[in-house]
Order: sequence, then structure tokens, then C-alpha cells
Amino acid sequence: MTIEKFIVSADQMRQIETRIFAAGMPSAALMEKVAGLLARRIQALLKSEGRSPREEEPPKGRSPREQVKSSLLPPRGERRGNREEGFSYLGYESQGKDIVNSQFPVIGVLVGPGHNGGDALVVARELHFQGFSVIIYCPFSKLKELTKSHSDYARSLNIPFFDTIEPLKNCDLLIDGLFGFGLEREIVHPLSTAIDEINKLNKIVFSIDIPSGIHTDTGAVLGTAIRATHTLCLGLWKLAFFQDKALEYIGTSELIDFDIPLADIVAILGDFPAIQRITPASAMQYLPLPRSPIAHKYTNGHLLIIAGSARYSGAAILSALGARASGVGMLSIAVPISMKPMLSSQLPEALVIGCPETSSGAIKDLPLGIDLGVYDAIAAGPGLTLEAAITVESVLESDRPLVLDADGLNILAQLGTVPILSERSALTIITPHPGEFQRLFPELADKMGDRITATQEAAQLTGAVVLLKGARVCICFDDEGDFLEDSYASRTITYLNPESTPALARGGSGDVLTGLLGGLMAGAIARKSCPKSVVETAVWWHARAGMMAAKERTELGVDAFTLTEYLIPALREF
Ligand SMILES: NC(=O)C1=CN([C@@H]2O[C@H](COP(=O)(O)OP(=O)(O)OC[C@H]3O[C@@H](n4cnc5c(N)ncnc54)[C@H](O)[C@@H]3O)[C@@H](O)[C@H]2O)[C@@H](O)CC1
Ligand SMILES: Nc1ncnc2c1ncn2[C@@H]1O[C@H](COP(=O)(O)OP(=O)(O)O)[C@@H](O)[C@H]1O
Ligand SMILES: [K+]
Repeated sequence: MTIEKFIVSADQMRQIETRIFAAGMPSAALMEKVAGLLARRIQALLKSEGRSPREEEPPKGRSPREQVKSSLLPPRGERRGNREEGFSYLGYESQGKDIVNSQFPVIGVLVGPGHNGGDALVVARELHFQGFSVIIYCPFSKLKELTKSHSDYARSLNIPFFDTIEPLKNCDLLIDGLFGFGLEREIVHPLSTAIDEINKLNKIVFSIDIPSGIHTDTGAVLGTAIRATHTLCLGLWKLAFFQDKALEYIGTSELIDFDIPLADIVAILGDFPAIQRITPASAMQYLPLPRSPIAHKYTNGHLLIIAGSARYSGAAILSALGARASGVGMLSIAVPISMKPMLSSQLPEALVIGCPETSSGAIKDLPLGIDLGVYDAIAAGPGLTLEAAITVESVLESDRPLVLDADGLNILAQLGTVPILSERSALTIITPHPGEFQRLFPELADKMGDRITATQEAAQLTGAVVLLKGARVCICFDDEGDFLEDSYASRTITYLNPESTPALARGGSGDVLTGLLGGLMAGAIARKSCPKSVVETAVWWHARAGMMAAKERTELGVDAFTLTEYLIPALREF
């Protein structure tokens, strides 16, 4: 398992860190190593963002602003800038941020009392030695021992220290090392006010480990938090990076791998961690590729989609196009009978089943005598309206593996989510967005502050696979020996999708996912492989298609139909 697969809570990170220290790694040496990696990465980021270093001498005449800035700096002779390496001066370009176009950019480093502050001080020192102009904002009088020691050394180098935010206004870039995973309580005035003011400066901000003020596990804002443009997560991904509400504070993110021994990770998280990050490699291992040379259509699965109504006719098409991309062997689509010609013209390969319909054009019931047993899986819900209750009830009563979405979920909520799902003998995958989730699980209303825990509890309550949609999709299910040795069985497994695009936040994208997931599931069942594994594949694939479409067409150009057209090209990228 690669380092990118693991996700930890603050407590788990602390336990792993404790093992490393107990094994003999000095805490100061680890900080030195980590902060060295941070300093180098920050330099590389600055370079790659077009703020490339200038090698020539700055002009003699300085602007008033530069004079103000240079007054914050130690005499030039004392700065041992390594200009040959090309990091002495940054040519900033204004990118809508308050960035000055200066040859003397100033980097403001925000230093807290703990080891996050210690990391920041080492970064400050390294950038200072590289020739950057660095100032330090540290409004704390009491620092942890190691942090205090780095603070003393930085002062001895004449790096200027401030306890007010005024000088930060002149900085071109801020590095946030106020708090990391050790933040344990709300940030209060005067620090909270200072952080709010810092955010108003609208600077480029690199946060160390996690934006200060964000709860490492729930992603909640504790009082207030630094809004970073970029966060460098240290060692192992933390849960907050997968909590929707933290994303606006995290900005773009990356992992700084500092060689945590696998044995220490496994000692705390287990061989097969209960929470895993979806990676391209893990998602792609369950793609139905390559096909067996002797495959036939029934070995690739038969999916029945039940979707659509006169009001929401497109939902059936979008789900079907999602399923088409899954390569499912046979696709049947049950729609209100008046929609049959439209579906047949859009999806000539599909078997379209016309269902009796209500006066408003919803599916009243499935056709008499239909045998659900012929389908490997059923995907029901998109665009059905609440009038399709009889149909949803009959698929819930069937012994077929089922993906339930949209109105299928709204009907399930009316029927009673927990009793109905716990009685089902076959696998059920429910794919709610947060609104549907709350209708399904009113008992978890007060848990919604932590999407991951809420989804885990929903899976435990129902025995279903619960896929909570949003910016960072969370998938949870009880493992019943599907993946693990017996000794591990009956844990709740969680998969978190790390990357997506807000381009998907528009009507119909979810319908595409329902069909894609249904198709992959039918295929997996026909091939007798574990249908739960394809859930991460579907979520990852759907997001990749959205990202590829957004990259080519902007975030505005990804309507749900267009999304279906990117499903296959997105795979070709890999
Ligand atoms: N885990 C690891 O393996 C490593 C961790 N390192 C760094 O260490 C950090 C964790 O360090 P710490 O455990 O010292 O914790 P932090 O530096 O995150 O913060 C803890 C300090 O903040 C104070 N504090 C907490 N909440 C506060 C609040 N609301 N208002 C005011 N003060 C508050 C605490 O009393 C304590 O002094 C990581 O985020 C990372 O930056 C790295 O130095 C090296 C490797
Ligand atoms: N901000 C976002 N970033 C990434 N993905 C998103 C975002 N908002 C929504 N999505 C994704 O878009 C899809 C929307 O589905 P859903 O809410 O069911 O809409 P609909 O029913 O209209 O299709 C889900 O897959 C969800 O995860
Ligand atoms: K931080």
C-alpha cells in the first residue's frame, strides 16, 4: 500500500509520531528534516508558479514601498543569500492577489507555540539563508521547548519578529505555522481577530500541515481559521482534507512525504486500514479491463435501470449513458411507456421497457410479469418522482443487488430507511447527496458536522453501502469478509475520494454516476467479483471525467450530458 492511500486522525498521527520518537528518531531531527522538505517545496512552488527568481542585481533606485520593506530587513550584508541557486529574488506578478511586483519580496511566517510553529521557524531560517527577505509574526510569549530554541536562533540571525500583523501587509507571501494537528480548542480574541485580519489581506498563503484553525478530524473551523491558497500536509493525509467544509480553507493541497516507516503506520492503522484514500491505482484495479477474450454479453452483466418521468425525462437518458460507458453487457431501461420512443432513439443498444404510468407521467408500476431475477443488478431512482413508490417498494423487496438514488431514496425515506434496508438480503448501495441523506437518516441530523462519521454510522445502521455525495465523496460499508481475513471482518470500511471539481455541482451529474455505478456493479456480479469494490472505481472515474471536461471546457462547460462524453476519454488518460 502506498503512502497516498493512508488517512489519519490527529490521534493516530500522534501515536505514529510517538512510535518514531520511541524508536530513537530525535524530535528535533525530524522537525529539521520535515521543515527542510517544506522549504524546498515552497521554493519549487514559487518557481513553478511563474514567480521565477531573478539573477540580476535589483535596480539602484528603490520605490517608497521597497524602502519600507527593506527597513524591516537586516542590513543586506548580513543576509547570506545564495543567489547562484537562483532563489534570491522573486519576480512576482499580480494574479488578482495583493502581490507587489518587487525584487525584494517579503515572506511573512506565522509562528505558533507548538511544533507547527517550530516547523515554520525552520522554514523561515532556511528561506532567510536562501536570500529571501523573511519576517516572523509570533504573538505568543510561551513556546514549546524546541520551538523556543528555533525562535532564539532565528532572532540571533536578526530575522525580524513582530507580534502585530501590521508588517504582514507588506508581505508578498505568508507561510502559516500557527497550529497544526495539535489545535485542541477554539481560537479566541485577540488571535482570532488577527487571523480574520490576515485573511482580509488576501495574500498567497501556504499552510504547514493544515490551515491553522481547522480541526484535523472534522474539518470544522475552530473559532476562525487561516484561508490558505495551498496546504502542505505533512507525512500522512489527515481527515480534514476530505471534509467538504474545510476545502475553502485548504486551497490546493499536497502531501509532503517524510519517510514514515510503513511498520509504524501499519502498527496504528492495521494492514488494511479502515479508512482509505482512493487513488488511481486502487480505483483502476476494479475496472473491467482488460476483457476476457472469450467474454460474451452476459458475462459483462445485465443492468436494469428504472428511471425517469414525464417531468424528469432526461434523468433516464443520463443514467443510461453513464451505464453505457461502464461497458455493461446488456442494458435494460424501464421508463414510463410514453417515454419509450425517446429512450430507444437515444440508446439504440438498450432494451427499453415501457411501464404503466400515472396521469402525470410517472412510473405507476413495473409491467405485469416482469422477472427481476434476470438482471444482475438494478439501478433505480433518478427522475422517478414520489409517485413511483410501488415500483421502488418492489425493487427493495426483490433479491437483486440495487443502487438506489434520488427519488428512490426519497421514497425509501418515507418507507423507513433503517428497517427496510436492514431486512434486504441483497446488497444495496444508496447514493444520497446531503439533503437526501438527512431525509434518510433524521436520527443522524446532529452528526452532519462530520460527514465521514455520519456516513459510517449510516452504513452501520443499515448494512448498506452508503455513498455520500459532495465535493469529497465518502463511501462506507461494513466489511463482511469481502476484503479482509476473518479476524478483521465486520469493521466499517471507508473510502474517500480526494479530488473532483465543482464543475459537477449541477443537475444531472448524479444521474450519470448512478448509471455508471450500476453498470460496473452488474458486470462485477456477472464475473463473480466483489460488487462493493466497484463503488470506489465509479466515484473516482466520475470525478476524473468531470475534471478532464472542466480542464478542456472550463468549469462552466460540464453539463451532465457532456460529462458522459468524457467518461471514456478520462480513462484513456491513464
Ligand atoms: N507528526 C509528526 O510526525 C511531525 C509533526 N510536526 C509538526 O508538529 C505539529 C504538531 O505539533 P504540536 O503537537 O506541538 O501542536 P501544534 O503546533 O499544532 O499546536 C499545539 C500548541 O498550540 C497550543 N494551542 C492549541 N490550541 C490552541 C488555541 N486554540 N489557542 C491557543 N493555543 C492553542 C497548545 O497549547 C500547544 O502549545 C504538526 O502539525 C507538524 O507541523 C513536524 O515538526 C515533524 C513531524
Ligand atoms: N463542489 C463539488 N465538487 C465536486 N463534485 C461535486 C460538487 N458538488 C457536487 N458534486 C458531485 O456531483 C454529483 C451531483 O449529484 P446530485 O446531487 O445527485 O445531483 P443530480 O441529482 O442533479 O444529478 C455528485 O456526484 C457529487 O459528488
Ligand atoms: K498550520
